[in-house]
Amino acid sequence: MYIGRFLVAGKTKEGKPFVAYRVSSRSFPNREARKINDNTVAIIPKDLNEIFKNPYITYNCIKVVDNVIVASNGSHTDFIAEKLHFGKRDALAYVLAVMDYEKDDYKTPRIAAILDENECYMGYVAHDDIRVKKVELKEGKGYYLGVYNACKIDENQVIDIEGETAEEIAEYILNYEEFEHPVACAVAVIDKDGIKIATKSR
Ligand SMILES: NC(=O)c1ncn([C@@H]2O[C@H](COP(=O)(O)O)[C@@H](O)[C@H]2O)c1NC=O
Repeated sequence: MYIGRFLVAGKTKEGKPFVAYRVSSRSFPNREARKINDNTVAIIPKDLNEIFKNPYITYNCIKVVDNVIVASNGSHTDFIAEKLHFGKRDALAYVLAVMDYEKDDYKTPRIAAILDENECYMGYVAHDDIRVKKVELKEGKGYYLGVYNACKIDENQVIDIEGETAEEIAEYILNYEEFEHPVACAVAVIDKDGIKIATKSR
């Protein structure tokens, strides 16, 4: 099944909250997830000329602000991170409503998640729908939210989670076979001594 880009918000079996973002792509597979600094991961084409072909393929996908993680499939990551003082629900609702779905041939939805050690919200804006929801994370499980055929937040979109470190989770999600065309994955996990980030690319 092809679900395009997707987020997974969950907990490891030992109870560490995490969010993962995976780029799956038919059209722009030559990209990588690159750690820019301790707080930011970007999705970048390997050939920088590709940046000019499509406005939606280059962006920060993870941003950490103090003890809060923001993850998304586009440039809205930065705007949500700037609006965290609104609260998680309203930062998602405001930015998703203002930025709207992507104006490409597929009307690609914008998806996003905000996570800290206490709570997690997920949200999306599609051409025919908009939603923000608090999700209760469970040990060893992750909610996935994808742009195509999986743009929902509910108990039917839950996968088992393997791995305890950011590296292990990134490896697991990147190689998650059911979801086709893997390209790159970025993970932020809340460990006892802080937030850890890892990236894996094909
Ligand atoms: N975020 C991304 O990395 C990203 N990659 C591709 N898109 C958009 O989705 C369209 C379809 O891409 P694909 O065929 O790779 O699923 C692209 O033309 C582009 O407008 C993206 N936009 C949203 O997911």
